[in-house]
Amino acid sequence: MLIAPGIEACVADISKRGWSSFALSDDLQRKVSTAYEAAATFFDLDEKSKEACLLPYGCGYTPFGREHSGNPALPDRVEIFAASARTQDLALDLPCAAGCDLHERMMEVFRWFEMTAEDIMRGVARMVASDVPEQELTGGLHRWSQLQFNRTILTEPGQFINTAHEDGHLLTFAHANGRGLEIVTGLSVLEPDRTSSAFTVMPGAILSLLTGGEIRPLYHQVRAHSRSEHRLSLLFFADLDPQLCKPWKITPANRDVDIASRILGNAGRFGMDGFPPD
Ligand SMILES: O=C(O)CCC(=O)C(=O)O
Ligand SMILES: [Fe+2]
Repeated sequence: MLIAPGIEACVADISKRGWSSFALSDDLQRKVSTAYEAAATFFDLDEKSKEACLLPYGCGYTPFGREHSGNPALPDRVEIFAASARTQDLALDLPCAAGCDLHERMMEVFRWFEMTAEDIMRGVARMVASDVPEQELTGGLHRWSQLQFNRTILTEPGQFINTAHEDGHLLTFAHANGRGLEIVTGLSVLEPDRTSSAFTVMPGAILSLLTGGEIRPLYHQVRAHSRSEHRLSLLFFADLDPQLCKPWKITPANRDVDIASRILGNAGRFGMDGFPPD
């Protein structure tokens, strides 16, 4: 199986320092910018119009106050709009044109994020074991991944938008229109370089469990930098079909863990609805 340029370096990076970054092609960057414009238009609507754009499985609009990074008393200071393959048709019937348009723009980049995540997943699988049945993984992220815009609720610079957490997924791709994301490793906190043409690649608990703990879940947090301008971020949360979650390498870290049920229960840990089993 051919590996896209950059994937191998990304896998090596994840293995060595725990995270990586990945460049967007010019064409993708244009599509991502269009999705950002659609998101800005949507989030500027009045609350009633936005709340008419709810979709199942935590997709569509989620107002501030629901999602949290671990403590329900400290909700993430964001409002959210999420898109997925499962809600693509349902989104056509959303009662507000800006919501329909936003879901559609997001799905235009979804497939590329999905294929890139699949390539990275295969690369990691190959790194930890020589006998992973890679063909079985093909398409395994499609119905279990989602693309999400977060827009900040304005707050004082330095305040947490998201407190420290790991996402509990297989991989997260994080892109944003401004500073804020911080990686937390041990006692140190660092800001990954941020450009409009690259996103940060962050492994989560599912990748860690599949690799027998060889890859560690990456803790991260987000802090406000402006009290007057909303920060928008675009997150691709990749998960694998629970039926395909057989560990690539068995160690004490995963020997007694039911990985499939972790995937099914993950959204609930953050106060959200997730995808039901197929
Ligand atoms: O906004 C970001 O850059 C990251 C947000 C995040 O960590 C999350 O939604 O899980
Ligand atoms: Fe996160």
